[in-house]
Amino acid sequence: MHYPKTIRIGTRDSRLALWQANFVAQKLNDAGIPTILVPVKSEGDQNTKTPLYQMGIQGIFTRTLDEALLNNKIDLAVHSYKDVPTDLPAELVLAAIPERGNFRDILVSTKPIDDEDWAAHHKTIATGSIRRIHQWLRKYPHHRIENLRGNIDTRLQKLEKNGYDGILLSSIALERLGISGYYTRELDFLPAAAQGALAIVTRASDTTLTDMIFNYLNHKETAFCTYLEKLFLKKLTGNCSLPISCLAIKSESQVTFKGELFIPPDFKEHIGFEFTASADMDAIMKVQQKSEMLLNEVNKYKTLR
Ligand SMILES: NCc1[nH]cc(CCC(=O)O)c1CC(=O)O
Repeated sequence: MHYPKTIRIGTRDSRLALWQANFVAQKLNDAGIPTILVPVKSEGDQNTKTPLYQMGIQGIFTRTLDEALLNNKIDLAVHSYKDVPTDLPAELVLAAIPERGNFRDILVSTKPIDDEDWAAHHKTIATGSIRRIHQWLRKYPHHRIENLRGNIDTRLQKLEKNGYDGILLSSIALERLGISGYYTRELDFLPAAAQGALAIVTRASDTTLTDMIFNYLNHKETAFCTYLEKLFLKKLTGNCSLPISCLAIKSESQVTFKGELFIPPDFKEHIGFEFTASADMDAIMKVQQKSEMLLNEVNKYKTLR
């Protein structure tokens, strides 16, 4: 396949976003396709105080890049798939979902982590994610949670400066940035939909590029698993202001799916489901049916209170 010009890759300007954009650029360059990076600032990078789940708008990290695509300033955008809203503008498409990396959450501390100490004593943990807050409090109800925003480097600086006992991050972010020198513990939390995966967005009209990106970068299993996860999220409101977690894993013969949410308004109780399916279509139908049942359950709770 041939594309007539150098591909302009749009990215946010955080170190993690640049790593991800460079990863995609490298794959294309290796295939003999020339690229240039175009970094932009997103709204999500400009307001770094308000907890994300209170900002109330979707696509805070992706909208500036959507506009750059629509205005023909860039040819493709590289995002953390987790940050991409379940519905894209009609003129844009998900061209490829590359192979997923580590999807786990991780506890990061400046001090050695002693499980017994953490279980028995008061600790202060910082995170900006409502999903991580409630999963953490389920495990450690006596801990105190502080709000944490900013890119990964900023968050690590705040860990040291504010003297938190720990902060909660995405494992893959530390891995990609090669950050070491902290005490860490990988958590068995159910992750956010599409955590650890990238999404490459192009203009739907740019069919040559869209096909080329799909051929070079799409990973079939990741694309399917994250499709199920985003479908689950969409069925349950489609936004990240609720503590919703899920994970799909595909082997040669089957898909397993786990989904869960904490029930508003106090998020003390949680409900969810888990299933295994041997056919893709079956897995899609099960996510649809079971999410609808879950939504009915949540609404019952609402009317009881
Ligand atoms: N919401 C911020 C965000 N979006 C994507 C990542 C990291 C990459 C990923 O989890 O896929 C992060 C940081 C974090 O969750 O700590």
